[in-house]
Amino acid sequence: MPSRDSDISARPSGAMALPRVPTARWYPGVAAAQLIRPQPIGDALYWLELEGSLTRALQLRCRERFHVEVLREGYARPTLEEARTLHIPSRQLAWIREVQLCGDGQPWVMARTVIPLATLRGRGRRLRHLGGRPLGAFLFSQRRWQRGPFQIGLTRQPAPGQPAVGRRSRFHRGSDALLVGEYFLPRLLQGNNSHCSR
Ligand SMILES: C=C(O[C@@H]1C=C(C(=O)O)C=C[C@H]1O)C(=O)O
Repeated sequence: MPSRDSDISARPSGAMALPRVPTARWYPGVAAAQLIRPQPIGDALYWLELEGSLTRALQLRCRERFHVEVLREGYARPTLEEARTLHIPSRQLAWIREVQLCGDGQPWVMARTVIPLATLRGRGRRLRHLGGRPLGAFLFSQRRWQRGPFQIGLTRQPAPGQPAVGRRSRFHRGSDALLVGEYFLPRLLQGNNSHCSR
C-alpha cells in the first residue's frame, strides 16, 4: 500500500495532529472488494452504491447541521498510484484537499481530492478556494463535469473508529480531471439507516 510522502501542511510542533485520510487498496467494484472483506463492504453498501452527490445525501441525513471541515489543502505530490490514475507525471505536484464531511457536529466521511495542475486553469482556479464549501456543489452544478465509475477501497488494518472502506471516482471535463476518494467512518455506518431506502 503506497504511503503518502508529502505532508500538505505541516502543523506547528505540539499542536494536536489532524486526522489522516487513510490509504487504501482499490478494487474495480463492490463484488471484487466483497471477495476480500465481505463484512465491511456489506455494512457500507448503501453509501458505496449511492448515486449523485454524497454531500446532498449527508445534508438530507442531518438533523441540524452539515459542514465541511478542511483538514489540509495545498500543493503536494500525489502518490504514484494517484498520479498513474490521473495520467500525470509521477513527480508532478497537484492540489490536494483533505476534508471531513460532518453531520450534526460529527465527522461522517473523510475525503481526499487530487486535482492536477492542468485542471486548475480557467474556471478550475476556483477549486483552490473552496474552503468550507463542498466540492460537490461545484462539480454537480456544472453540467460538463462527468463522473467515471467507482472503485471500491479497503483500508489496511483500520484502527477503531477509522474508515475500513471507501470509494473513489474520477471526474472529468474535457481533458481536465480530478480524483475524489471518500472514506466512510463507522459513526455514519452505525447510525440508523432505516430511512435510507436502497
Ligand atoms: C463529490 C462530492 O463532494 C464531496 C465534497 C468534498 C469536499 O468538499 O472536499 C469531497 C468529497 C465529496 O464527498 C459530492 O458531494 O459527491
